Amino acid sequence: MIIQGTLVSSTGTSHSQIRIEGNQIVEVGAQLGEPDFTFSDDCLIFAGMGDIHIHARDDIGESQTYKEDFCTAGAAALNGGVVHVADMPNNPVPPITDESYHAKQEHLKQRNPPIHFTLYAGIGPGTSPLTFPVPYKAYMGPSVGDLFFKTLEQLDETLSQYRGCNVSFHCEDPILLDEHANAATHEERRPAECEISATRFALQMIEKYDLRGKLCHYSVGEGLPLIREARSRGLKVTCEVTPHHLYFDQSDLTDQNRGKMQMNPPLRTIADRKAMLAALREGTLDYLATDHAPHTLEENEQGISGQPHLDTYGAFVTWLILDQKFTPEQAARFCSENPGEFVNPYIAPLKFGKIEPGYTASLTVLNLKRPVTIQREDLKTKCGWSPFEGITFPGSIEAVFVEGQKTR
Ligand SMILES: O=C1C[C@@H](C(=O)O)NC(=O)N1
Repeated sequence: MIIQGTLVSSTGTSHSQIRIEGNQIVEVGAQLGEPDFTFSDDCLIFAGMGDIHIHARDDIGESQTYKEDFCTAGAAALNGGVVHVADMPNNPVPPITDESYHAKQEHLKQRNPPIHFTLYAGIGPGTSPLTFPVPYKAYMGPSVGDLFFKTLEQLDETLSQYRGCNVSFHCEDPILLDEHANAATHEERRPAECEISATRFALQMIEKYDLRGKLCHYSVGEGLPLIREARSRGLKVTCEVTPHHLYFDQSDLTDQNRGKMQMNPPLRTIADRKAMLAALREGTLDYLATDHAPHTLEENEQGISGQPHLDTYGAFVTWLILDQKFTPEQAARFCSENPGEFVNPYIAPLKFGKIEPGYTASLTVLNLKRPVTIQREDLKTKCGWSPFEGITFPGSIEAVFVEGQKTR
């Protein structure tokens, strides 16, 4: 199969052709032959985009599959132009041992979703590493689910087992969260200082135990200098940012939308939101990762935290490019290349992130001239709603190729 159009990588854009054999890219060049698919100049072809922070709500207990499951999350991902995802471990039956991880993996295989899922293993009080390489997730304080630490000392003790591992951190300090527990609003109960304090601690842990660290859903401007400073000292630390922390802030909150707009960490100030956009542009933030966290609307109204975002991933990227003036090359870095680099050590023979020979033939094609208004009936997530309903993004998904097959 030969595909022709404007190819985007983090280093540049070129009008070229891609030759695909089976599920692999075998050649990229100016004139390889008669194309099977040609995309117009309105379109940009990216290596398949990856969302490395999602909650598919599926485990062997199946007690939360009324919200989502591996297949509906996979369908929502494809709808949003996402060709691979990494699923978080805060399930009712959390994957924290070889046995429970294998059980979740087997359950995933039975479901057979339309795209590749990488599974995180959870770190909880007293757990120890699995006997095979996986990415890990540590919830520093309570969020959604039971997988969290009551004190940071307890986390330190547990992490001493995980020397050299790949650990992602949910940065909210449990003691400070406790101190604010009686404040009036969700944002005041989980203020910026919780995230900043937790960032300091996570960076200490990354240094102390030589971790490959990742800070999840980063949301506070004041924490960014800490991350830059740690990197300048050679610490291995990368950072995610969500669509909601880039698009919404506390000025968007009303009495009517508080349920839909509740997540952990919460929406921050306008200044924080602008700092996140700037940091994503200059590269302190490494991944656009949605924290796709489906709950029913009723559950959100009752005070549970999380927003669904997979269906709207690609359309949101066109907002970054066209309205926020990100370059397509920057988008290739944080939507395709860095997410690919994060999962590639765990998913051989698949290899995501670049349009180069030897990589998996998954592609996300965005149309920058065809706007889309987000409507409930177009969503594939089982929870059935989006915080972007009614919002028009300036571009949309033109096509998605998954492992050598055109899927839409
Ligand atoms: O950390 C998290 C977890 C997530 C969920 O619903 O699982 N929802 C959130 O808002 N933040």
